[in-house]
Amino acid sequence: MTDAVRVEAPGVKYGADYIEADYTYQNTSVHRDAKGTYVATPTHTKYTFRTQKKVPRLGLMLVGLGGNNGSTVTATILANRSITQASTVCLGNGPEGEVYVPLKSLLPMVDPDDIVIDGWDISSLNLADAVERARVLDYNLQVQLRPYLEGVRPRPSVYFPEFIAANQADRADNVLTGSKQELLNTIRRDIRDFKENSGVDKVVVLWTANTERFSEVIPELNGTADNILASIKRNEAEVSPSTLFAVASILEGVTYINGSPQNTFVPGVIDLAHKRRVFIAGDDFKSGQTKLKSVLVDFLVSAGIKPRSIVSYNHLGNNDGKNLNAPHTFRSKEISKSNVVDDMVDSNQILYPDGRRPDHCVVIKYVPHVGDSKRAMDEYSSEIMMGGTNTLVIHNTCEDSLLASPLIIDLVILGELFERIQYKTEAEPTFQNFNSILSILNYLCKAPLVPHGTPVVNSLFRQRSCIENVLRACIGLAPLNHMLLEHKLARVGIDCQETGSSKASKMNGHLIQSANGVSQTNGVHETNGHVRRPSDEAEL
Ligand SMILES: NC(=O)c1ccc[n+]([C@@H]2O[C@H](COP(=O)([O-])OP(=O)(O)OC[C@H]3O[C@@H](n4cnc5c(N)ncnc54)[C@H](O)[C@@H]3O)[C@@H](O)[C@H]2O)c1
Ligand SMILES: O=P([O-])([O-])O[C@@H]1[C@@H](O)[C@H](O)[C@@H](O)[C@H](O)[C@@H]1O
Repeated sequence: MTDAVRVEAPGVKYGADYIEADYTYQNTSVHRDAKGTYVATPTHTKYTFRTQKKVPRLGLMLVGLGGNNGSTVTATILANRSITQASTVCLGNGPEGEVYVPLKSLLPMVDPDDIVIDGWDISSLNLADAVERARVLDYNLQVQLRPYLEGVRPRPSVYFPEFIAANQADRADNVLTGSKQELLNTIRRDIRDFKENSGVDKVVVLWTANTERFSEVIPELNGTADNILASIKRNEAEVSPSTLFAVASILEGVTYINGSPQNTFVPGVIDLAHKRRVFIAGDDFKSGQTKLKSVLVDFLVSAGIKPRSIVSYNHLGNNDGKNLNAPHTFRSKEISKSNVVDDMVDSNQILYPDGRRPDHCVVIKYVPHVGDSKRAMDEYSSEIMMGGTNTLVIHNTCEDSLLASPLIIDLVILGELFERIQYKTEAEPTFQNFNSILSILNYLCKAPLVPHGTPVVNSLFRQRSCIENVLRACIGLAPLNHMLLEHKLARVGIDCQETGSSKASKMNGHLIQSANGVSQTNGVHETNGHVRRPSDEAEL
């Protein structure tokens, strides 16, 4: 098969097994001198990135397989509107202007069509019935998919009722019994069993089960890898089902992604992931209201407009909404939905000199009638020039699971890709993996998990550029800077070509004006950058 993208550069090698790329990371180091002046120094670090080319056959184990997300992503794995499948990136400039290519063509990635799905659920419903219960997909599609889905049954799962809402008890008919150590061993066996019997090369585990309440963080209980493993052995009540799944995955060397807001990754789990060099990522899919918030607040604050209050209300009628009806599970969601504006607000001390953040209120209500159709209403009230007020009111309606399912696909495909990428700086003799906390996936998460001491970035565009630019670095391409300097400078003669009889000039694919201010090609005239058709001439 021909590569969709191939970089021709001395520092980039396409070998039989690896793509290797030399890359200079340019950054700016800032300190404040004795007089209080910020002194900025450009820094340059030379890296080599190495990406394994062989794309594995990938298995995905979903915790919460029979839920609305689990059943929807299983049913729609072919139809995909996700950043890896449906978005493009600007590769560079060609003779006709900017060249956009699918994001998935930059490096070899798993094709979602080839992902084999398995998983666990406390509800025993087969996937055809689960899709019907979810009422997300069109009825005719449900009927067509039934023969493929009715044979898929979730594996029995871990159920500790105190971690989710009491109203979930009536669906818990597929549960494992035993001590926490026995449950951990069962999950580990399930992962191995799936790998052996499905023929996949690699497995990723992703939690899309109910939102749990937060676990208490107590150093002796879950503060270190040894403590969490010992707590499981002692059958401590405060070890949650999701923590058991994360520990099992890490012990099996399998990437674990948390799509819900709870603190599955207590310090001991993070420590274990670091020690075993296994990837973890989370928390909570950034699907609807919060995604828009991480665009809007970025826009407002960076435009010098000061949001004073953000009031976010949403209602939904699916099982997720039912589970969030309990105060302790709602609290987990409230926390992950609330912190999303903090970094953007903190970045502007002109607007927020005293560090007082906007009033931020998050409400979620369960309204069974609307099913999976999540309704979100937001009011952003901001202070503008001369003390004026700008109020934005947004109403956003969408099927919850059709927002989350593409995020699941992206999390899994990018998570797997980063297992195949290694890097080293010129000072290091050997290649190493990325940090166990795979913060590059933060674009897809409401409450980004980052390594200790790392700044948290919530702004959606910055998060997306991070993914794009890291993928570009892996093939030795400079980051996209959006400067378009070549179109902004005065010395246009450089690189210009005459286009024959029309005497129009081109610079990097864009027409520029000839001496009389008018350029022409293919019967289309351009004046001062605006296109005019010949038919417009009569009006002039
Ligand atoms: N849909 C979205 O846009 C979105 C966005 C962010 C986060 N989320 C989170 O994704 C999760 C799933 O959402 P959903 O709409 O599919 O919910 P859902 O309630 O339809 O599905 C969750 C499934 O998990 C199962 N379950 C509960 N505890 C389990 C356990 N211990 N082990 C295995 N299975 C278990 C339930 O039986 C259910 O089938 C929720 O936590 C939700 O908060 C969803
Ligand atoms: O992504 P988003 O729309 O901000 O957040 C959503 C919540 O508002 C919703 O109530 C919940 O059920 C979803 O799981 C999701 O977390």
